[in-house]
Amino acid sequence: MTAIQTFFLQGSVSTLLSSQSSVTSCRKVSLKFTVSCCSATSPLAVVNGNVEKRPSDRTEVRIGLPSKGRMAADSLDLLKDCQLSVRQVYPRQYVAEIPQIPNLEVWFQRPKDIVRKLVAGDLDLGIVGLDTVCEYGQGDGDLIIVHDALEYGDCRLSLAIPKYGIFENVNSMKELAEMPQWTPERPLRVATGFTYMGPKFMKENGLKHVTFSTADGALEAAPAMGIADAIVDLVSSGTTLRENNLKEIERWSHRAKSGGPCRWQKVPNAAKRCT
Ligand SMILES: Nc1ncnc2c1ncn2[C@@H]1O[C@H](COP(=O)(O)OP(=O)(O)OP(=O)(O)O)[C@@H](O)[C@H]1O
Ligand SMILES: O=P(O)(O)OC[C@H]1O[C@H](OP(=O)(O)OP(=O)(O)O)[C@H](O)[C@@H]1O
Repeated sequence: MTAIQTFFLQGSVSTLLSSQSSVTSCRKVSLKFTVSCCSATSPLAVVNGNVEKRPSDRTEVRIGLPSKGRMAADSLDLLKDCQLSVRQVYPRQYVAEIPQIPNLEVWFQRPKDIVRKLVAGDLDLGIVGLDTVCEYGQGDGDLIIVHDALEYGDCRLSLAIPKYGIFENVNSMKELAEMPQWTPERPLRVATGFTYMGPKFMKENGLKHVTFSTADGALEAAPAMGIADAIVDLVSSGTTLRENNLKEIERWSHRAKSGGPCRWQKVPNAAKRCT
């Protein structure tokens, strides 16, 4: 039996589920609930950071919801709009149920762990941002986007550089790549939390001499601190870039199709719409 691996996600947002059974309509989302099959692969063994998929005899279907962060409340609201109330006995309890769907377990997890657990087979469905799917799913063919537009959590991934100094007249990735400053001895230094997608995008765009550093947050500080020349990070309103004297020179946004894998593609003319 094919694994279900699904989830909800964002971009303009997220979603899930597959196969048969009852269908509930809400907002613009149609959710199909399946209790008929679950992942053929499962429990997780982590070896040197890699996930090993092993068969499981689990019979319940598990859905992962964000335990905290931007998508947590909206995800619960979405389900509520679909008359699906998540029943959690204690606020810090990580397992819950949706009484209307027997045999479904709700597990609250950090978004990146939802994707890891989908890949490992420890979850069957989930709701996360598309950026999280791409970054932590890393092209895993078993991850299927069931619904790609739940209409919350909208954001894009951007390459940003300082507005000042040697970057003052640089307004595109091409111009950045052509700067004579970057050499094997003095590469372009990019700070990003997207250690999979960041290097992938830079390589795809012909940037040759690049090194990457990472941090858990507040990446927009890196250029002014002298730690990096550029950043690759999520942008929503653009306020954080603006307030840290940075400009977007490249944007990527998701192009997901329900039933397919996640894809990100360049948004043309980013500089014209810079903050
Ligand atoms: N301005 C934004 N910055 C970051 N994420 C955003 C933004 N707007 C929407 N999102 C979406 O919200 C998702 C959840 O982000 P959030 O920072 O709440 O949780 P997280 O992934 O656990 O992050 P962290 O590990 O940094 O705490 C992101 O993956 C992204 O899809
Ligand atoms: O375009 P904006 O609306 O300003 O949003 C973008 C900022 O929001 C996120 O950071 P977050 O608030 O999660 O803080 P962090 O950097 O500490 O993770 C993201 O990493 C950007 O820094």
